[in-house]
Amino acid sequence: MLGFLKPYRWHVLGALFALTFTAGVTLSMGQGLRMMIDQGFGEGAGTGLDQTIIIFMFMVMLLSIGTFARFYLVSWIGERVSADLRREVYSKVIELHPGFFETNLSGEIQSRITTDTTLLQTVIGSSVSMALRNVLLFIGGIILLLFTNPKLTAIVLISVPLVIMPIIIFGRHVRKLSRSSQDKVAVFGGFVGESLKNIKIVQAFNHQQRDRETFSTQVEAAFDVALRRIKHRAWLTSIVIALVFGAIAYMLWVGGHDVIAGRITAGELAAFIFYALMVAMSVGVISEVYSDLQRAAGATERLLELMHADNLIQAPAESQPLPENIQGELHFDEVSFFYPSRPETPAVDKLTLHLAAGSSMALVGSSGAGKSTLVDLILRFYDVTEGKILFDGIDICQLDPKQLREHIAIVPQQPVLFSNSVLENIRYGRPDATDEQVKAAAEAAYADEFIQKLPQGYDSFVGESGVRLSGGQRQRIAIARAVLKDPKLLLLDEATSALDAESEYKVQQALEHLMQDRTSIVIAHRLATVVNVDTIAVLDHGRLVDTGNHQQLLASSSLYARWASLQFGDAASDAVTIEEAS
Ligand SMILES: Nc1ncnc2c1ncn2[C@@H]1O[C@H](COP(=O)(O)OP(=O)(O)OP(=O)(O)O)[C@@H](O)[C@H]1O
Repeated sequence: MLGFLKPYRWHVLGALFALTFTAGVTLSMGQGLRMMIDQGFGEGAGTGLDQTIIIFMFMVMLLSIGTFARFYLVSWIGERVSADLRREVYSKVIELHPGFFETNLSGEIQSRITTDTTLLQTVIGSSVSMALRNVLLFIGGIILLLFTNPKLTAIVLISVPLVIMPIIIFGRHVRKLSRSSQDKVAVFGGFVGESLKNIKIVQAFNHQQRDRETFSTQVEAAFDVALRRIKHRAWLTSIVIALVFGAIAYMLWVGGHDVIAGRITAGELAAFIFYALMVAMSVGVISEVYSDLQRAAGATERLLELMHADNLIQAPAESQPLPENIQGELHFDEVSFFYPSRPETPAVDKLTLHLAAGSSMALVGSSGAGKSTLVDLILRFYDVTEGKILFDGIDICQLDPKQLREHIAIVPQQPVLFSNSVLENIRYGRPDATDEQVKAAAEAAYADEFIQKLPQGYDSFVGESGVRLSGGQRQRIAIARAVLKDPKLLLLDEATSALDAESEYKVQQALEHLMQDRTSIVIAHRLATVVNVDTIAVLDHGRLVDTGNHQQLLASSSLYARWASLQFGDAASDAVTIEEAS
């Protein structure tokens, strides 16, 4: 984590100075105490006491100023570093290949970014400074003890290793348990996220009780691990306290006899006890903080794991620039693809397809045929296992994915809206677009009319994932977003959910408008689409079975004919009749 402190080296130096300064003042207070007892009380006159109290008050003032600086600087560093860390982890995670999130739950990652960084914040912002301060007090205390009374110091020095040993032994366990406890918290964090996001399904299936039970098991598992950690820590603290105060009692006994025998003054014994207590307390604090530091080490490991996760989709070292004037031609050359979790079955199998610039193609095929996979491959969410996908003649693996995606827009089956206004949701397609451009896009997507009727028009808030809009409205916003992006290549996954006739008509019109003059691939679920595109590609088990237009395929492909009649029912044969008649 030191790398994160580097930019703030002046703050760190300032904090270290304040820390050393306050530790020094605290240590010198023991001498003040000795003066006060031996001179202030010993002489019997008030002047000695007055002077020592004035000096004492001056030291208290220095201590309070130093403490202000120390607390401020150290907390500042803690907050700053955790903010930087959060930013860094998020910006790393958001670039990771989508496959990563199939094995790592998003809720779990969320928890790492929030709870683990908060833990680090408290550790950097207080525990580290407490540890450093107490290490200084410990070392300074021992030195001053030696000065005050070497014989008694021997007792302290013998007890120190006795105290440090359990700290190290228990600390190791605490670290392991802490990591496991944070892991468990992350697991139920992920579960809460998933069930709240899908609250309607949870309630519709009356799943609350079951979810409650699952959640309860996860929470209890986290509690069990936390309990084991607490037990270790409780043992640690009580052993340390017993050892420390045992040693002090022994010292008081030996020192008390020395005072009675007149070998040392009462002030010396008081100063000695003051330092001994300081040493003891510093060991106590270090032992507490040590397990905090161990917990932080666990959190750091988890965060570093995220930061070092391999991004499987990367720009090549020397990515090829796309030409200025992109046409939008797409070619699949013997493409095969296996999902990493299913290495035996190809999701796409030796597929060769060509889409001329500006043409449109519908992908049809039964469920699981590989249509969505093909769309993901074009967007480079996954890299092909074999073969090549060429965009304007360039292998997309040779391109920076950002550059490639700049020319592609996608309208997914379930439109994705973010909790923001309608305006900003459309502007997602091109963040630098003006309000007028956004409105023009909404008009082209036949969305302007309904948006105007919303309570705050374009500024209306759509709710989380757009819950305040209907399915058809969400789709038109997603289309407007793609219109605004004005891509060379359009990827469309038509919605399967039935819209009412009017919405369906409007969405269809918006789509046709959007597809004009650009290369488009549509995962088709509607007859109107397959009839309107230039080519239809029939897929089955990841293979290309046939291509052609609607009538050609009805005649040539039994699979297509069966699929069309299942999908469109009578409408398909009607369409054929209409077209045959014409
Ligand atoms: N992330 C994944 N990991 C492993 N296998 C996957 C993954 N996504 C899809 N598959 C598998 O790949 C095959 C193709 O899936 P794909 O989603 O591309 O089909 P599809 O034609 O789009 O189907 P649908 O019309 O039902 O959406 C299926 O057998 C599916 O189970």
